[in-house]
Amino acid sequence: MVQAKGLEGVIATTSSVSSIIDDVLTYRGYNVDDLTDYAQFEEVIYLLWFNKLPTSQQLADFKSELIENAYLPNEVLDIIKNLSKENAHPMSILMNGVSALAIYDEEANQMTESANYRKALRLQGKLVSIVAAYSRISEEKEPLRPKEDLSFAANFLYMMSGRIPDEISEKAFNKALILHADHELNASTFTARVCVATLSDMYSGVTAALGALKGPLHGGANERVMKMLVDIGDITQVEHCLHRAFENKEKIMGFGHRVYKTGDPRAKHLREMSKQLAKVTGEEKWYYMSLAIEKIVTKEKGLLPNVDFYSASVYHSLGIQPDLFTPIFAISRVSGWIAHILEQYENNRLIRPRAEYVGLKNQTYIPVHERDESKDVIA
Ligand SMILES: CC(=O)SCCNC(=O)CCNC(=O)[C@H](O)C(C)(C)COP(=O)(O)OP(=O)(O)OC[C@H]1O[C@@H](n2cnc3c(N)ncnc32)[C@H](O)[C@@H]1OP(=O)(O)O
Ligand SMILES: O=C([O-])CC(=O)C(=O)O
Repeated sequence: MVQAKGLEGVIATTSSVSSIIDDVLTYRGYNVDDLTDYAQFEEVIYLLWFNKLPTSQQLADFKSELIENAYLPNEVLDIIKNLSKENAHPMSILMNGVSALAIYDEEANQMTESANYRKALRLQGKLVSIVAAYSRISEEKEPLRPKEDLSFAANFLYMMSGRIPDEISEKAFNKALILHADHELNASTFTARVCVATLSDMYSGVTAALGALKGPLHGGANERVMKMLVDIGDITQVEHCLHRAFENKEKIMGFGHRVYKTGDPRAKHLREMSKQLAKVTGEEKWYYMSLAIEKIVTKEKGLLPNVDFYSASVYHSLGIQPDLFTPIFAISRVSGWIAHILEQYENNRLIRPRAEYVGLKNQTYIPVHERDESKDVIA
């Protein structure tokens, strides 16, 4: 049996959703650099789900469908309100919210192509409403409904803050959403595929994926990058704090990647956005601290920033609180999870690898009343 720790280098499936070849990321064959520079996030969702870019009419219809599907059942809003009082992390609230959505969806367990498409729209529309509702409730404000004339990016910023965003913020957030939409067989996408390969439903696949995304080695890193910046506090402290972290063999959040060897192509877009937004807000400290951190970590550890590193200062400049950084990753990545879930259903086989057993062998069972408590029976 071949064993690869962390499944490094293992090809677990074929896929035509996205690719990373020679450190170039494409969605359905389109370079992510072009999509980021020119597309709207809604076009990218459409591309991921239908394997083609929409016409103007298809895009207009698709945008309307997403907004129509964004409302939350009152029961789910009540769950968000109650859990917010418990000081739960918003990723946990999002997981609860998505599981609850399944309970109030009559089609949750229907597996036809048309039912799956309707569920895809509901999930894409409602995840954003759950995250925005949490944000409002945590500030003791009423949740807001999306506006029909706003883009997906503008609607989230509006539903969070109650203000229609300016053009620069909307554009930056749109780019961030595109950059996070899909990424081949990353841990959360693989989790979604493993889940639905049992022929479980789309809500279960997305809930499972959210659990994987939450971890700090994956999507949870962006929140920790902001914590690191705040803990360091000032550019004069960067060198000292990093050397202390290196000595303690701590991982520097937002650096390193399993697949990219010459750097994550998404990081340059986020670095540039971080710079531009810092100029607009006048709060340039986090951008310059991030640059200083990148310089030292790259020079001394040979590690390059990944998508999570500059997302932190970008989201901060957009007025987003740090505990929402990973949920925001999810409102974009759900588009990729859905594309992969649909692809898995199309050509399904149960995903069930093997483990190489390294535990004890030939143990003799001793009935509980005969075990001597003074002996270490676990050995
Ligand atoms: C959207 C995303 O999921 S992007 C990734 C987000 N996660 C992070 O930013 C967390 C920090 N980064 C990491 O933990 C890793 O680089 C990962 C999880 C992204 C990739 O992990 P792997 O491919 O398994 O690499 P692994 O963790 O084995 O690291 C290899 C070596 O580089 C070191 N290394 C890797 N990343 C870092 C880091 N960020 N800081 C310090 N050292 C690091 C490891 O300590 C290890 O060193 P060793 O061989 O001396 O033990
Ligand atoms: O691909 C990975 O391992 C992690 C990543 O960058 C992502 O999910 O965007």
